[in-house]
Order: sequence, then C-alpha cells, then structure tokens
Amino acid sequence: MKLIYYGVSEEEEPFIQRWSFLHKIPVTIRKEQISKETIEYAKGHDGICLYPSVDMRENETFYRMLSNYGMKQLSIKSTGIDGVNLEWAKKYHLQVTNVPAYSPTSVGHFAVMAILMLARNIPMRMHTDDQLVRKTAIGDEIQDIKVGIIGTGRIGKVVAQTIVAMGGTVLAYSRTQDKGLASLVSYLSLEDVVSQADILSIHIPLTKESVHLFDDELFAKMKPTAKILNTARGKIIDTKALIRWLEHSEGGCMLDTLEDEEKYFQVGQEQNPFYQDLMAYPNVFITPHIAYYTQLAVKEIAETALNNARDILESGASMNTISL
Ligand SMILES: NC(=O)c1ccc[n+]([C@@H]2O[C@H](COP(=O)([O-])OP(=O)(O)OC[C@H]3O[C@@H](n4cnc5c(N)ncnc54)[C@H](O)[C@@H]3O)[C@@H](O)[C@H]2O)c1
Ligand SMILES: O=C(O)[C@H](O)[C@H](O)COP(=O)(O)O
Repeated sequence: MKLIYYGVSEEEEPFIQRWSFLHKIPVTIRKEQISKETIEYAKGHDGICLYPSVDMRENETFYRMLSNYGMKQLSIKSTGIDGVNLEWAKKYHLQVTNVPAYSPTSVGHFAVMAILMLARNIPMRMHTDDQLVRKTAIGDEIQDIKVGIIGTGRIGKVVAQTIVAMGGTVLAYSRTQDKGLASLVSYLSLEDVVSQADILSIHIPLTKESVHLFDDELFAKMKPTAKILNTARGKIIDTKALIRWLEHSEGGCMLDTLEDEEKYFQVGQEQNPFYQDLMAYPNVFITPHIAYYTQLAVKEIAETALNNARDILESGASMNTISL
C-alpha cells in the first residue's frame, strides 16, 4: 500500500513521517494542494489524504481521474466536509472520510478566548493612545452577559460548558440538543437566542440549510450592541448583510473563517474582496482559520486522516466514513 498526502504544512510533516515509519506504509508528502496541475502526482498511489481545493470543489473531473487512478477513497483532513461533492464521490465509488473530533477543545477554547476578548472590548486595531483605548475598551464581565451558542455539537458543547463554568449564562440553539447540557443552558428558538444574546458564537457545519443563515433578517433581530463570532464556516454568514449591520449598529465581530476563503488559501486573504470590505470597519477582527491550530490537533488530524485511508484500503470500511 502507498499513500499520497496533499497540502502538507511544515508542522504536519513530522507527524505524517512518524505514522509512515510506525505503520511501515510509504506516504508521499506534497506541499501543494490538489489541483489540475498536481493531481497527476496521485498516479501510482493506492490511497489519498487532502483538504479539498477550490478546483476540486468545482470539477467532477477530479473524482473521475482519481477513480481512474484506482483510488477507492478520499480522506479529508478536516472536520468540515463542505468542500467535497458527495454525489460525485459516490458516482466514482470513492468513500469519503473526515476527522470528526480531532480536538474539540482546540476550537472550543479558541472561541472562549474570542468571546472574552469581545466581552472586554479588546481593541481590534492596536494603537498607542492610552486615553482613547480606555474610553473605548471598557468591557463587560462574563457573568454579566448572555452568550448565544448556535450548534451544541462537539465544539459548541465545550464552549457552553466553559462559559457556564466561568459564571456566564448560555442560550443555545441547535438542531440536536445535548441532554447533558440541558441543565446548564437554556435551549431556545434561533430567533430568541439571536435577539437576547450579547455575544453569539457559531458552531454548526456549512450545509445547504446553513448557507447565509445569518442574513439581513436575522441581523435585524440582534441587539445593536451585540457581537458575533464565527469559527465554523464563512458562508454561514452573508458577509454583505454583516457589513450592512456593522454600518448602523455598535456591534462587532470576530471571524476565523471568511466567505470564499478557500480561493485565497494559497495567495493570502488580503486578496479576498470580503476581507478587504470587512477591514474597513474598526470593530472587525479576523484570524486566518487557526481556531484548530494546536500541536495536538495537527497531530490528531494527520494520524486520523492516514488511519482512515488505511482502514478503507485494508478492510473496505472506516469508522469515519460519511454517508450521502
Ligand atoms: N475554524 C476551525 O479551525 C474549525 C475547526 C474544526 C471545525 N470547524 C467547523 O466547526 C463545525 C462544527 O464542528 P463540530 O465538531 O462541533 O460539529 P458537530 O457535528 O459535532 O456539531 C454540530 C452541531 O450543529 C447542529 N446543527 C447542524 N446543522 C444545524 C443547523 N442548520 N441549525 C442548527 N443546528 C445545526 C448539529 O445538530 C450539532 O449539534 C464544523 O462543521 C467545521 O465547519 C472549524
Ligand atoms: O488541514 C487543515 O488545514 C485543517 O484540517 C483545516 O483547516 C481545519 O479544518 P476544519 O476542521 O475547520 O474543517
């Protein structure tokens, strides 16, 4: 068996090499994302691990070519699977796997950090005028605000539990409610959470139903002083609606994921028109999809993605297979 792993960063490489050594399975490491130019490197391999590139999101050809190369699976090295076309994967008999729970605390604790920054009005643009900072940065303590959590799955649950442990009040909206959380948080309708929360934190996957869930109508329900945090997927927020809301509210936002960010992963988000538009506002803080980025998470992602590929090639199944 021989695997290929696309889009490998410097930090991931040692974990992949160690896995390859321990399991005695050769893994070709490619720094490039899979693209029209790099897909040919997959020839001669039995299995593949990757993060879906924009090319791959939009072209059925990729799925057909990988199938022609003899691939039986697509191991996606992330939790979100919004970049994969499951119908095309099924058509070309490619089993898709993801890494569902590499470390919910990596994103969960990042979100808690961001919620605290938003609560304390940490200036989004640093400047040296102490007096001005004092005037604008007076904040609230966590026990005095309501945090609204959208999606209480693995990550949202960590956020909810931590905020409650710190003395905060959590309002939650989630398709699947967590029984263990029911005594700690108030489950409400989406509209009630959005209209009552001082800070909203999004933790749902990007699906057909959640594209632009936060639109003009939902923003209009938010408190004019509310803040919104998105560590899930950029497209869950209609960025143009967010900007319209920022224009007339006193609110703010922290975004770890941007609309269309995939198109600019290689060249930098400075090229992303949504980034450019958002940066005109002083109360916007953007981080480059790093909520997950810890040593533990990077190790878990690499090892699980490789295990998923190996399991399918060895036994025809993986515990992390996504069904259509
Ligand atoms: N920024 C990052 O670095 C990073 C890292 C990992 C994951 N993520 C994103 O976070 C998302 C959540 O991850 P998770 O592990 O908590 O997922 P999860 O599947 O464990 O939880 C998702 C929760 O959202 C609920 N849900 C799904 N669709 C919904 C909808 N339309 N309305 C209301 N509730 C809905 C589900 O019932 C579930 O409770 C991932 O899909 C991924 O996109 C981001
Ligand atoms: O490989 C990566 O870059 C990460 O797995 C990825 O960015 C995290 O993806 P997520 O878990 O947010 O779906």
